[in-house]
Amino acid sequence: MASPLLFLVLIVVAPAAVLLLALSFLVCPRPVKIPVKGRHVFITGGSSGIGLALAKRAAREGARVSILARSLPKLEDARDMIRVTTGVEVAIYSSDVRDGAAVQKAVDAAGPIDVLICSHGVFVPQELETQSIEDIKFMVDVNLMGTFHLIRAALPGMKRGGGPRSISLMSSQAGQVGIYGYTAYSASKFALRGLGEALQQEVINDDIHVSLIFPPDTETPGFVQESKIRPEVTSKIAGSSVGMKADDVAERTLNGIKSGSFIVPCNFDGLMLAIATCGLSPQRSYLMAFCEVTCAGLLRFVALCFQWGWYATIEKCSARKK
Ligand SMILES: NC(=O)C1=CN([C@@H]2O[C@H](COP(=O)(O)OP(=O)(O)OC[C@H]3O[C@@H](n4cnc5c(N)ncnc54)[C@H](OP(=O)(O)O)[C@@H]3O)[C@@H](O)[C@H]2O)C=CC1
Ligand SMILES: CCCCCCCCCCCCCCCC(=O)[C@@H](N)CO
Repeated sequence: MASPLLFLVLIVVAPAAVLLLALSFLVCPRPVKIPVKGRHVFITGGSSGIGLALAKRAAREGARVSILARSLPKLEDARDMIRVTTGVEVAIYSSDVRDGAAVQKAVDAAGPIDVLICSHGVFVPQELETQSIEDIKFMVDVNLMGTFHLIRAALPGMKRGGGPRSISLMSSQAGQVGIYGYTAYSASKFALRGLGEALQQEVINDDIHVSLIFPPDTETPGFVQESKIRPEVTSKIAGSSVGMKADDVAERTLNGIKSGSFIVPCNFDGLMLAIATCGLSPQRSYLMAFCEVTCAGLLRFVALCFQWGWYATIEKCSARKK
């Protein structure tokens, strides 16, 4: 009779090995390393929160850093802080991403970009029924249209560049799962997923690599403001994922960009969420592809457990309001 070990090898190890081998050929686009040192990193939203943490980290790693945002005083403060903490002089560009012409002017002035990080963003959490159409348009115009303006302005120069380049879009875990109070915000962040998947197919032959970053609640000035107005249900559901510091998100973001990852989760909850929502996004890592293939079913069960808890919370909070 075959020994139990042999039986185990036959039904578990062998199929796993065959799957891993197949995936090492299947994953595409192929793995890539994107250097940051000595290259031009252009970060929108670089005067605050995650964008500022990214600018500091990229400066420390020897990149030439440009940061774009609306408020010039905040940009100047950010430049001074980066100079003091890293000794690096970053370039600042005051522009509203909703203004395509102004964005084009800033990008032309900054010169060709090797790593574009779209970290600008606004978030006004509120139930759709009571939210003004102006606030809805505000989030879509800044988070989505602003990103289109940046990519269109940067792409021609990036295509003329040398070596692997990156376009990174700061999404959110609310861009992987719709959350109560985030109808417009989630819509604007889900849209970045479709933009990124389509764009990656259009620019892969130019050695340009797209990354989507999915942070949880992150301690930033924007989050402090948001927390004052966020519905209780939104905070409870968002609290399902462990919050992070901006610098830790920046570290995961930069590591994800340098490894050319298309989906960049920032914490363990985000890793589970990324596998549960991987859909038809590109996967360059055959180990991650192995996890996606083998854990999809289990993580769908985990996701349903989260959903069960969230709807129980929604019911409890609405009962309390009555
Ligand atoms: N904080 C969090 O919990 C999370 C944040 N994110 C995402 O991370 C990104 C950064 O968020 P966070 O650091 O918290 O935000 P902050 O509010 O701290 O910073 C936002 C940055 O974007 C800039 N910005 C805002 N609107 C515009 C605009 N119209 N044109 C140009 N720049 C603009 C701001 O500068 P200025 O106002 O001067 O223009 C600022 O530099 C956003 O995309 C957000 O959706 C994702 C998940 C979690
Ligand atoms: C297999 C399933 C696992 C699921 C675990 C993770 C659950 C995620 C909950 C959603 C978190 C939403 C954070 C929004 C952060 C943000 O963008 C705002 N602070 C605005 O900036």
